[in-house]
Amino acid sequence: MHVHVNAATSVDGKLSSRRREQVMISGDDDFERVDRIRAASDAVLVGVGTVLADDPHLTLDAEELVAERAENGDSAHPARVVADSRARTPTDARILDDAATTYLLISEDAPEARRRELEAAGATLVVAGAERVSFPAAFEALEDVGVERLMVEGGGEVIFSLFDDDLVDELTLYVGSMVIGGRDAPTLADGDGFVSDFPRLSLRDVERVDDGVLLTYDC
Ligand SMILES: NC(=O)c1ccc[n+]([C@@H]2O[C@H](COP(=O)([O-])OP(=O)(O)OC[C@H]3O[C@@H](n4cnc5c(N)ncnc54)[C@H](O)[C@@H]3O)[C@@H](O)[C@H]2O)c1
Ligand SMILES: Nc1nc(=O)c(N)c(NC[C@H](O)[C@H](O)[C@H](O)COP(=O)(O)O)[nH]1
Repeated sequence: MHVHVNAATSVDGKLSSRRREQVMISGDDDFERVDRIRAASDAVLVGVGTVLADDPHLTLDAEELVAERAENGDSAHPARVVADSRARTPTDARILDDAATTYLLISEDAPEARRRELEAAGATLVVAGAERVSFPAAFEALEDVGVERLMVEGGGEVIFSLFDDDLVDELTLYVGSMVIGGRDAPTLADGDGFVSDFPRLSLRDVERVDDGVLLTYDC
């Protein structure tokens, strides 16, 4: 499986503010670029922290991209995937509407009642990991249902875990020309952080987009 992480940060590396509310870092051109990566993916993954903070829809905005997928025999939108160890996704979350298939990656510890509620709300559950979602196991299960190109849109906890598990193939990072600040604001890679064996990336491309910079890395 090819795993492509895409995110937008401020110049000081923050994904959003200390309030953890969505901050528009990208401009129109960058959001169009994000839409094109989604269109070229079989599935788009976020963590439940992002679902709770942003309530994203994770579908395609541009009708021509939907039409292109149809021409290729693909579903209108990529599948949506949420890493949600304890099945905390709200049943009225936008990712649970019927615009696309939605997989919830949960752990063995996820409460039975929540599992039933989320299945009734339309989610397909994938159990991987004892207390926390195991990405290596979950990604094998996703491959079994045909996910070969996975886009990851955050947030910082999930992105750190994926680097920690050595599962990231490609990173596109839009750095918007703004400062967010705050020691408690989420960054590109949170989690416990590395103290040695830091993942080293290979810079493939640098491009000016909107009023910021797009960095592309092979990982
Ligand atoms: N600027 C951007 O590109 C961008 C993108 C996405 C999110 N955000 C922002 O990031 C914040 C949310 O990020 P976050 O880091 O709080 O949450 P997150 O989206 O990374 O979700 C973290 C949660 O995922 C679950 N999870 C399950 N298995 C896991 C595993 N193996 N490793 C890590 N987490 C696992 C856990 O419940 C954990 O709390 C919000 O403020 C949102 O606005 C910004
Ligand atoms: N590329 C990018 N630039 C940003 O400035 C920003 N705030 C996000 N944030 C990612 C997060 O997951 C958003 O919630 C979804 O990008 C919204 O997705 P929808 O439009 O609801 O499909 N992503």
